[in-house]
Amino acid sequence: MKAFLILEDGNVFEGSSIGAEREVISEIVFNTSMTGYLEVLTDPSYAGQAVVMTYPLIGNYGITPDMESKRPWPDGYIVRELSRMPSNFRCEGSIQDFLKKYDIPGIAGIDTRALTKILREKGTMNGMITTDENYNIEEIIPRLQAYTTGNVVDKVTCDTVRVLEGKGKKVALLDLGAKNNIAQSLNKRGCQVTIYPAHTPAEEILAAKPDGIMLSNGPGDPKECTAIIEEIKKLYASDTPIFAICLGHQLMALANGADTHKMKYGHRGGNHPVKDLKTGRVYISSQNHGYVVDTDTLDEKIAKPAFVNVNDGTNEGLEYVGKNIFTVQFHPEACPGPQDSAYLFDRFIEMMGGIK
Ligand SMILES: NC(=O)CC[C@H](N)C(=O)O
Repeated sequence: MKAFLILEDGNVFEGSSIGAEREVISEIVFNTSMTGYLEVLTDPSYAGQAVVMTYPLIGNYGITPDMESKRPWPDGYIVRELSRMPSNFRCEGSIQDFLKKYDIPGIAGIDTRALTKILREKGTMNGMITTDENYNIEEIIPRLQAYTTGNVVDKVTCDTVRVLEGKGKKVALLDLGAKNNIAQSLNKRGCQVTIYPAHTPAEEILAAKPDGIMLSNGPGDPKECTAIIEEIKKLYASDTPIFAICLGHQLMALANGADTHKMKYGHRGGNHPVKDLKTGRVYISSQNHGYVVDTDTLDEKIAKPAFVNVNDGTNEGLEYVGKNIFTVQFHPEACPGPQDSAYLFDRFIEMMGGIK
């Protein structure tokens, strides 16, 4: 069946329908990772977005246990070519059936390189995926222009507290849409990880006397998380060691009076160079974000830039002055992606007082 991707600027791509056959409006973003399509699909940070994969062949090994959460989250999925015969000893099914099962529409067979060029030149924009051949572009464009993502953290966070047992340091992980590998990276290092729903009051987390607190990645505009930012202010004030990734990093900055803004087309891929400002060393990182902290709006007495993006000079991490708090915009848990910055989990454990 034919499908169409209609962009806010009037560009239309024709391809074939994959997944659910319903219409969807979403923010269209591109990811340049060459591997790990399943980890991308199941990363909760993509809730509220439709993802274009720039790598042209997707789904070759089908659905395997490499899931970053319990389900796929994007509103839509856009690929050049989807494998019709996935093959792998761990393969449990096809992307096609996976998208259908979770009612996610998609489109295959379009020129994803041309689409990505448009998004890079004009910036991230909204789009519609539809199978309706009689679409009315005049009627659709105002709807695309009016569309906003809204609060998506509530959609992806867990409902109940969950514990991963471990004999080492006790870490409280605030699940803003956490990828599994964050808890796993801590648990692998011996930590006992207690995962809390996003709206857990700070008092409840602190009452359990964790050795450290971890704020996870998550979807949407960080400024939508007003109530969570209020709780993070209390976590900051508690003097408990804190490590935060991506959305968590943005929320900690907002809690300390900084501002964030939306980037033109974001950073989504497995090869973004970030520079450690202390050592000058560059690490290749996995990234998935559309917003960034404005370091100019952050008081130097509160936090100092610790990492910077080598490509565009945007902030990639902060070190909080006089506190055991550091936060990064990229993904040290890197799933998919390079493992260069996994050492940051060891640094967090050191900050909590070493491994018991
Ligand atoms: N992966 C994330 O945590 C992304 C954070 C935020 N939603 C952004 O797009 O910037």
